[in-house]
Amino acid sequence: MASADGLATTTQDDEDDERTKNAHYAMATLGLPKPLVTRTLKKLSKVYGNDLWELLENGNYELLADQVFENQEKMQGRARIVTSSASDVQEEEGPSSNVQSDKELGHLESSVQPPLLGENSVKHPGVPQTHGSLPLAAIGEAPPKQSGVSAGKVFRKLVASDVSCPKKQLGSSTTLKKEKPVKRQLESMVADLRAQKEKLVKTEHGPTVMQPHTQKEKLVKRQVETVVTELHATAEELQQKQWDQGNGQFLDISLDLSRGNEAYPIRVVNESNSKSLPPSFFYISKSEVHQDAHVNSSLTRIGDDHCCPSCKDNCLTADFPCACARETGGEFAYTHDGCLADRYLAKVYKAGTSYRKHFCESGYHCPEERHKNEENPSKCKGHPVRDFIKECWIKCGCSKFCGNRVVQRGISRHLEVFWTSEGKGWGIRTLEDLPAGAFVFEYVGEILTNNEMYERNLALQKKGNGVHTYPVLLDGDWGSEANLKDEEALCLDATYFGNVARFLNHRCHDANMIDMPVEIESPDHHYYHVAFFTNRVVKAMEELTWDYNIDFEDVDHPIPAFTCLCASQFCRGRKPSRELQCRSEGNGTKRREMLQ
Ligand SMILES: C[S@@+](CC[C@H](N)C(=O)[O-])C[C@H]1O[C@@H](n2cnc3c(N)ncnc32)[C@H](O)[C@@H]1O
Repeated sequence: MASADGLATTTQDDEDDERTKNAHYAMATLGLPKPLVTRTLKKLSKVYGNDLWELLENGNYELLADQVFENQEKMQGRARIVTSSASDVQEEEGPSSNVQSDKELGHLESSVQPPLLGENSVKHPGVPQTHGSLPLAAIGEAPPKQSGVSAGKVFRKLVASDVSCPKKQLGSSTTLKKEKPVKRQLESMVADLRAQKEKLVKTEHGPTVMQPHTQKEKLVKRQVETVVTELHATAEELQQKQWDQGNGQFLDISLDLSRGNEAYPIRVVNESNSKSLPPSFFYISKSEVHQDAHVNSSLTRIGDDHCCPSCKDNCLTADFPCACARETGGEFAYTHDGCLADRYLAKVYKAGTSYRKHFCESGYHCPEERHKNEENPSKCKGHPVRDFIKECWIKCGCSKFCGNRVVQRGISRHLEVFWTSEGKGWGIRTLEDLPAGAFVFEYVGEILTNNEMYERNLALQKKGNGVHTYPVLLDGDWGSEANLKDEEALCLDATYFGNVARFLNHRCHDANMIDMPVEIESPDHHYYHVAFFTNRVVKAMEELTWDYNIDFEDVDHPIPAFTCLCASQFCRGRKPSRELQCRSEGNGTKRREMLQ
């Protein structure tokens, strides 16, 4: 059968026709024009006659590629014979060349590496570990990079093995079996690539596969580019497919801790220890009730005095402050550029760690004390009296972009979770300069009753596996009600379900973040949002920190405080007292309990 390109004179049967197609395919992957390939094949067939196919196929079409390149150069009037090496190619093309290096291939490997579930979760000394048994869990560790493999080596290997049958060996998306699970498809692609690289290293020390010269290096370069482009496209396609199937587990968490839950991806980086991975947890962007907590946000509870139905667009630009500003003394808490107003910053800063405290009448009435010892509760240790911000909400007439809706719009800053060099475990840093008063994130977690939290802590302590919780008390308004029922005395725990805020580290006194209680849909203040704002300008790459207000000398607390590594000149907890280190029982109260 004659081929469509007129090579019928040199190919007499179906086998030759198939061979012609293969040759065209191999050259097409190098971006070589079909007419030129046809012409070159004709010329070669005149020279080599019946031996042509054997020569071409045994040499992975190198001969053909050489000739086509040569013809191409001749046609362009700049034929030349060069005998440079792979590195020369890069030199020749300059540093901006888009030659795919081994490093890039390494990156590709890690970017398509599927997350390993469970087994790779690593424990960090001195950091609460709560997640070993969680199902969603662990974040995949990037595979170890193969050292000592230069770009040139990769090129040579690929030419040696791939040109002859590119589609098959490149793991192209079109050749991947549809019924194979997505994760396995990617795994086998990565395995293919690794095998190719390993073979390359061996080849490098064996007989020379090809003579290095510029045309070949160009050929290899294009080949590598094709591989990388195909793999990228396939990885994206597969990730999208997996996502569409509703299984977010597959997303590479190191590229986005939030798994698409936030407006911007939150990268996880570890510059000092490649083996450490963030602890596993379910990423949620809104707090959820665990079980017993009573969060009343029913529409009927929101009276007219708690919303602004007649407002339009932006309440901050209205002639008079609406009902939603009443809670903040008739003035909105936010500025026109979405930051916390100076007066709040000043107030919170001045209060520092010493808020005016409300003391429950007796131990029994203190939600924190009564479940510790129902028979004989200890005296209330006091709860801070906090000012609340009230945002516009569902029953307000303003738009979603009203200036009095800041926290409810979620994270709008570029953030990164990173491994701290001081030994504090993972921390959060901003990737952009932040002005003073900028809203960064809220503390999101499970909403638990204090009793549930106590039971959870107790159960974990009994297990004795060093697992700790991440609770924050919602006691900012405990002073206004004499007898809080258990289901109304709440806290947030980000141990199993949480957002990026669970990586916020402590800094004594001069931390750059402050927390504000924000009321969005629950006017009774049993539940509220704990929103974090910067208290000064924070430069890009600075770690975000919060003064947990830990009493490092609290000898009554059941769990000793960590040795503080905040490096602040005002550090209160550099050395925990011996008593604290040795004690294993007792009780105590802190405004915020980031338990250690
Ligand atoms: C809410 S977590 C913060 C995220 C944590 N670094 C991690 O890797 O998951 C609180 C824990 O971080 C560690 N930590 C936070 N601030 C610290 C500090 N200033 N010095 C030492 N450890 C700190 C303590 O282990 C503490 O129990």
